[in-house]
Amino acid sequence: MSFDWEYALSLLWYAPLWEASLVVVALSVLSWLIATFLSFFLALAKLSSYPLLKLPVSAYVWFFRSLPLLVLLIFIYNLPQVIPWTGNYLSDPFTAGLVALILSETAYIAEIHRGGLLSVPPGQREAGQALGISYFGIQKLIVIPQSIRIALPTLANQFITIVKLTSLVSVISLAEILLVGQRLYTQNFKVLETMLAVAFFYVFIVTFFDNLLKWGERNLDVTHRKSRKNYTDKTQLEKSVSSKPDYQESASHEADEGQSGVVIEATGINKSFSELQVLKDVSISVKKGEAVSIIGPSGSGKTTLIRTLNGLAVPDTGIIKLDGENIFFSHPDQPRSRRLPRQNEIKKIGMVFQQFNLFPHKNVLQNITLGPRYHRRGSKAQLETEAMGFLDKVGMLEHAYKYPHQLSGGQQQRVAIARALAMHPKVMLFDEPTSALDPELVGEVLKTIEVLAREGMTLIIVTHEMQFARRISDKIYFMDEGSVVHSGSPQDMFDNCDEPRVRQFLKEFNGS
Ligand SMILES: Nc1ncnc2c1ncn2[C@@H]1O[C@H](COP(=O)(O)OP(=O)(O)OP(=O)(O)O)[C@@H](O)[C@H]1O
Repeated sequence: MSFDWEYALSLLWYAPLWEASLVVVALSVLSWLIATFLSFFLALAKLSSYPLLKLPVSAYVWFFRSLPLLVLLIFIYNLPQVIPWTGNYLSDPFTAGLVALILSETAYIAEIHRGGLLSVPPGQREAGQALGISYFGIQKLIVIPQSIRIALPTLANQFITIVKLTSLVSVISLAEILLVGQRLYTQNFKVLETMLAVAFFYVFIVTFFDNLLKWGERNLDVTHRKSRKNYTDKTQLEKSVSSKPDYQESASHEADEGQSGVVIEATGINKSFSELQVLKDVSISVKKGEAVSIIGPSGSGKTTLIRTLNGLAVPDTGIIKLDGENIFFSHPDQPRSRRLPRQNEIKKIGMVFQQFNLFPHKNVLQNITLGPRYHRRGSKAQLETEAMGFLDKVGMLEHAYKYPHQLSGGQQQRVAIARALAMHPKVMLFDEPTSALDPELVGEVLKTIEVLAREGMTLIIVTHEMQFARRISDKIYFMDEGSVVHSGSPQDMFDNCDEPRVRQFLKEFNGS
């Protein structure tokens, strides 16, 4: 018996096979989209620290990944035998197939999402928190777009797996490609010719969607993206800056700082990581317009201290006040007294991180407007114009439409400063803002901070740049082993302090 090419080719125009292809596409696309959406919640729950969320989801993923799809399909299709009302839906093979595929694929794709979510650096979430964005806002605006980009190649692969899995739905009599083929060869016995045509339809569908998903992947990859607007003409850009923004607007409008003009104050802060006590009864206080530096040896608790001020690290005990109002308190003798800073309070405290933590999937302008837009501080156009003003201020106006990967470290840090300023904070926290920079880039960032200090912005800076601290600070705190060992004016710290640990530190610093 010879191979009947003519018959095989004629099947490429056979209408029932094209109709069955549409069924396969609809079933695959719907189950992939719905499972991709639902599995995000499962992945988030699985990463949660709450056992009530984590355990049921882990059990779901374990169960449905263990169950063969064929068994699940037959089970779902026959469910109306024991739960009659489900017959309204599940007696339709398409719906039964869709439900089975969604149940099974949600379990698989949840694990893909979990991998994607874990790949987003923690600094991204912290940058969102520092902008006063809620947990769900951070997921939606910052984490999920990045994790989708990371997970997309694996998600695309899973889509192709689903296309092929739909052939199993023939077992419950859905007229998909394989079943149409089977019906044909049981009549004419031309098994190989029919299967060749069946294979063609699957390969055609997979190839089409594979290319579509690759195109989507390329589009989501900002490293392949050019700046949307490529302004090279500085005057054109300057036109988009209406007026210099007043980044201290909120601070200057409020006369409700503590009686002594103190903007932020931390008292009796204690913090331990497991057995290690990192902060020991630390107190600091910063007045409006002051620039305060925190210096000290590595590991002395400087970073942990400023992270407690905006809630990125939660103290075990202590009180933190912003404008005289408690934003955090936890009394050692009253275990139930704890109150954590709220988003409304956190957004009044700007933060610049050592690693910049710009959002890589947003361009410079979008990085700056993300916080203000989330908090609905104005229309998109207003906020963009204002953002241009901040970019002008930090000397980054020409880079407004670039993505973070297109900038040097120093430029990224200046954008991070503009992003914090755009929230009109009452105080700006800088966590070693130049430590991650190449030496030749340190100067441009220090200069930007110095300008802010001169203009009267209230600043707290953790730094290892001693000359800089001396030049710009109104007050310097020296920390060692979790305690503030000495505080005073720069002259007091650098020239007059007798505290042996300070002297030793400065001596080592000058010697290095
Ligand atoms: N999340 C954490 N879990 C456990 N230990 C931590 C954590 N964060 C900080 N530590 C520890 O707390 C101590 C103080 O760290 P911190 O980063 O506050 O010091 P630092 O003075 O800022 O140091 P450096 O100047 O090197 O940045 C260190 O011993 C550090 O290992």
